[in-house]
Amino acid sequence: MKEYSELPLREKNIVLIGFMGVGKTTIGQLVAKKLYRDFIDVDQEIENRHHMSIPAIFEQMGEDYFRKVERELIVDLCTNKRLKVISLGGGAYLQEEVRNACLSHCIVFFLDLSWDCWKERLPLIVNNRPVLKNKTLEEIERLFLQRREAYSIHNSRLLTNDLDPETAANQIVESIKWTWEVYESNE
Ligand SMILES: Nc1ncnc2c1ncn2[C@@H]1O[C@H](COP(=O)(O)OP(=O)(O)O)[C@@H](O)[C@H]1O
Ligand SMILES: O=C(O)C1=C[C@@H](OP(=O)(O)O)[C@@H](O)[C@H](O)C1
Ligand SMILES: [Mg+2]
Repeated sequence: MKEYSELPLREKNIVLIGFMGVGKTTIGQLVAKKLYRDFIDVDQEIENRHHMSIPAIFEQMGEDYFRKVERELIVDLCTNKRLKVISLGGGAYLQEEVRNACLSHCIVFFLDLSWDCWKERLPLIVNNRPVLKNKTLEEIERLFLQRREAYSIHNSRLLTNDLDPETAANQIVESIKWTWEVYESNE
């Protein structure tokens, strides 16, 4: 059987990474629609399987449990699925096993946003992101900057400051189609 790591570029899953609230879920869904692909949001998948919300899983089962489930699900999706658009949760990519699986089998797209733009999003997400609970703005900024280091290992990046979700998704699709053409024009 053909190994998925040998998949043609056009068949590889597209994985969106980036900090909480940058728009991975919203934009991933649009990218999938535009490319006629299935969309998988890892957090939504975990919620569906547990019949529980992410905050409830954190509260009742603990973050370590969540990270294990998240890691196993992503490694499975990256290794055994193709032609999907997959949005990760913001903390998933900090796990080395997750990074390796994504980078070996998929096209990894980093959704970037400046801290100043991100701050405006905080009220929209603060109530259902347990990692942000009880943190000061300074602590969140430190986390935002720390995590950029992990996200810096990617195949492609889009700075989404001032881009609405539709425009951001169009730019991602354009960039991916361009990559397909350039790198696989002889296939
Ligand atoms: N490009 C964008 N411009 C403005 N608001 C956005 C954009 N992308 C997402 N949002 C909003 O930000 C919030 C977080 O988006 P979400 O897709 O859940 O991010 P993530 O999955 O990265 O945590 C939502 O309320 C969403 O409507
Ligand atoms: O960054 C994180 O540690 C988390 C991000 C969330 O996903 P989004 O990035 O989609 O908000 C979700 O997985 C969970 O609340 C933990
Ligand atoms: Mg999300």
